Amino acid sequence: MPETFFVGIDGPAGSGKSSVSKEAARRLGFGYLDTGSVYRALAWHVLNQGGQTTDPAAVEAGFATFEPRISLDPDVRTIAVGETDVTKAIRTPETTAAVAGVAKTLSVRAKINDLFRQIVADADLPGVIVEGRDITTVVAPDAPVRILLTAHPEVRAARRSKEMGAEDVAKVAEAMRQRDASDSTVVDFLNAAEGVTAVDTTHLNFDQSVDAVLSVIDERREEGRDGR
Ligand SMILES: Nc1ncnc2c1ncn2[C@@H]1O[C@H](COP(=O)(O)OP(=O)(O)O)[C@@H](O)[C@H]1O
Ligand SMILES: Nc1ccn([C@@H]2O[C@H](COP(=O)(O)OP(=O)(O)O)[C@@H](O)[C@H]2O)c(=O)n1
Repeated sequence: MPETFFVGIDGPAGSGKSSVSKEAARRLGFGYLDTGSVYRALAWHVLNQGGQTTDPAAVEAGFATFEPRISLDPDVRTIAVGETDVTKAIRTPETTAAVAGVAKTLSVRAKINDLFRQIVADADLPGVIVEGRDITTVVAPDAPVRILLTAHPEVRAARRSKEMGAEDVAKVAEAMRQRDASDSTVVDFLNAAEGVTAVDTTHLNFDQSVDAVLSVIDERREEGRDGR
């Protein structure tokens, strides 16, 4: 089986990571791995076992029995833990609030990252777009395509508010700022590491953002074919 072409996409909340990655994967016939949903599923699992994600021992214990099953099809966004479909449960405010605890448990991050690498290696697909906070730096620093999607914080908050149907943009912006601040204590997803291509979507609409990502991927695939 030829090696799966790995596209890593990083960036802060609301930069367009999941929607842009999904559409780019669709157009390329690639798989799409939303790593955030796996973090969320583990948070759900820890809570379901009666633990608190602020307790690293509970997160470790949760990971020991964690059996996520995630679809790589960009049009089928389901995730299960064991036999339980948690697609909806991972988006509740309770689970969302608990994810930070999982994200900060470094011993478990390393194991989750191995899991992501394994999922891509086992995928019977020409390529997979893997999206999440530290993909281009920690999970796949050698991936043939690494992209940092960014956008101005106000633009990110406005997009997220629109998506949620929330009227109070300031409140959404504050929640986002807090999550960015919490996440950035663990990973730097605001600055492009060496070899990572930054795509700023502040002044791009959705289609233009997808096109920008696809042209970076095309360029790297050409370089790969030419052996550059
Ligand atoms: N370039 C863009 N212009 C306008 N809206 C966008 C753009 N990129 C993404 N969006 C919209 O912004 C919202 C947040 O995007 P999302 O992909 O969920 O971000 P992330 O995964 O980085 O948190 C979605 O509703 C998405 O459709
Ligand atoms: N690769 C990843 C993906 C998510 N996460 C954590 O999981 C949380 C939820 O991820 P998500 O992708 O669903 O977040 P949003 O799309 O809501 O921004 C993030 O806020 C991070 O704390 C992470 O630490 N590393």
